[in-house]
Amino acid sequence: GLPPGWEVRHSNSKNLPYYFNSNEKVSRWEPPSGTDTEKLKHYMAAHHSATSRSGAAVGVPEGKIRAAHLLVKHRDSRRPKSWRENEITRSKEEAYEIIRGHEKRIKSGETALGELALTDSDCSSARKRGDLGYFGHGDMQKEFEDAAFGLQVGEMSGVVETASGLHLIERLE
Ligand SMILES: N=C(N)NCCC[C@H](NC(=O)[C@@H]1CCC/C1=C\[C@H](COP(=O)(O)O)NC(=O)[C@@H](N)Cc1ccccc1)C(N)=O
Repeated sequence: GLPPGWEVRHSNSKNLPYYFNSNEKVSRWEPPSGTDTEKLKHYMAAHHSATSRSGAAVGVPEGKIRAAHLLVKHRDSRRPKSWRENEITRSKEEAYEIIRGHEKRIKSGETALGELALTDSDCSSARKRGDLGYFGHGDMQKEFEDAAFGLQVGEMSGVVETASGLHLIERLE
């Protein structure tokens, strides 16, 4: 158990338990000293199922996946601009040639999607190697969602077209 005044709470944003002392108004990630970790383990097992129903390790929010993408926009994109280019004028055909080139380089093992995203993705997630974080059904455009949820972890999609442009998607979790 925990020392008097302490309780375990759950952080939804991090999907992790934390320790809160209501008297001293203190919260912390580590168990307070004097915690009987043996008993605590049983408590955690009972209250914070270490695996969600999907059997994934704790940390993957229920029903969500995490993916990275590389986006090549074109002049008919719904927002034909990006951090890379103030006005994107390439045609959809040109964008297709570009993204097919990226796909070949990734499939050959010459580079990784995240590396290419850093320099070449027209999405603001480029700075995070294309990592979009966790998302669930209804968050992304339908074509993107269908492709991403259809991937195994570690797998990369073919070229996926949405109103934003042309994407390569890699499922991370
Ligand atoms: N995690 C979420 N729920 N964020 C909201 C996503 C909205 C969603 N977006 C899309 O479906 C496409 C596919 C992936 C990126 C994306 C589009 C655009 C680029 O296209 P554009 O909108 O200029 O046409 N990038 C974004 O949205 C970025 N905020 C994604 C992002 C960036 C940094 C960190 C995390 C996520 C939609 N329903 O429109």
